[in-house]
Amino acid sequence: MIQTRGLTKDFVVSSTETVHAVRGIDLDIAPGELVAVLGPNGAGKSTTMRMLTTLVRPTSGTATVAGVDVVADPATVRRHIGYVGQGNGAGHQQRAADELTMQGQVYGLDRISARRRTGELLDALDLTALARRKVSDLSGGQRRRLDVALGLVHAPRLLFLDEPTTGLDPHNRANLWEHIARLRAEHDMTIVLTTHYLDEADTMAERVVVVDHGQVIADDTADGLKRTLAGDRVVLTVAVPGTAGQVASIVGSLRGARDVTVTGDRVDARVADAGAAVPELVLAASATGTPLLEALAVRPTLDDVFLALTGRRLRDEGSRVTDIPTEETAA
Ligand SMILES: Nc1ncnc2c1ncn2[C@@H]1O[C@H](COP(=O)(O)OP(=O)(O)OP(=O)(O)O)[C@@H](O)[C@H]1O
Repeated sequence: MIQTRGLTKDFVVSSTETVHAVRGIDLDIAPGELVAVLGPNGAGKSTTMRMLTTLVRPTSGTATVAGVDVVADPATVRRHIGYVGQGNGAGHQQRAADELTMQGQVYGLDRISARRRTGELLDALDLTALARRKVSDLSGGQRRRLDVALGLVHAPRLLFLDEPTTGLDPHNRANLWEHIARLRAEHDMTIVLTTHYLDEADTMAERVVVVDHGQVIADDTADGLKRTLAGDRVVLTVAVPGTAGQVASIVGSLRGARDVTVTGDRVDARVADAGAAVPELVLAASATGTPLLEALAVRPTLDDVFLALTGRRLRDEGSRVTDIPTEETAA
């Protein structure tokens, strides 16, 4: 559905400054996939999406979308895709239904078909009761749903969503996701989205493409990324002060354990399977007279994956990134 080779975009800002926003991205996305593009501010996510949606012309490299070259035939590409950008596309004084009908006509539907499509989309995105409302009177979540509806007017096979849920509260985020998931299941759409929300990429996307400094630095399922790049950890607190060194040796003898560190009464280590390691360590520590006060199995997050890849935390990069609680299980 999407194929890029060496896709590159340089923005010449001044005679002395060129921003290398996207540096040679190779990407293959199959029909029906739901792919999240994740990365810090300025990584090149939006620029990549804007090239794929024909809004920005690549400096070099190639991209085909739905089998069509984005540079050679942008008009045909646009007929196949829906694009929901970061900003709010809808006109403020228009009524929600009129905005959708107008958009349908822009895409070549006659008035009757455009009205029918408007009805379907209002229904699909739970906006029917708000059809006569002015766009400026809609709440943030309702406007974002209208944005998605606008992107779907011409029944595209491929939908691009640039930060669809940014700025929405958790309830509205969940609600928008429900709608997107249903639309996708019903119409077998391919969806590519950018997001700052690590938990969203983790739970919603089947595939996560991590972008940093204009390049793809990892591309796998969320679980695959965690397994290969971050891995489980155990965090143990000793019950008897001064016994952390002994506990560290017990942890060190566990098969697959590495990066064992001691900080005060705490021992932290990477292990193959934290869920299995915790009870084993609790028993071993107590059998050797160095019982544990607490033993935590810590599953990695996508933030840990990003840290492993770049040495930087993704969640520190911008205020829009949510604080993701680590999945921890106390023993
Ligand atoms: N029109 C432009 N002119 C000059 N520089 C640009 C332009 N558009 C983007 N850039 C620069 O290109 C780089 C990549 O920007 P881009 O918007 O693609 O990043 P992003 O990953 O989408 O970031 P964010 O998560 O903040 O939206 C940034 O350094 C940005 O400042």
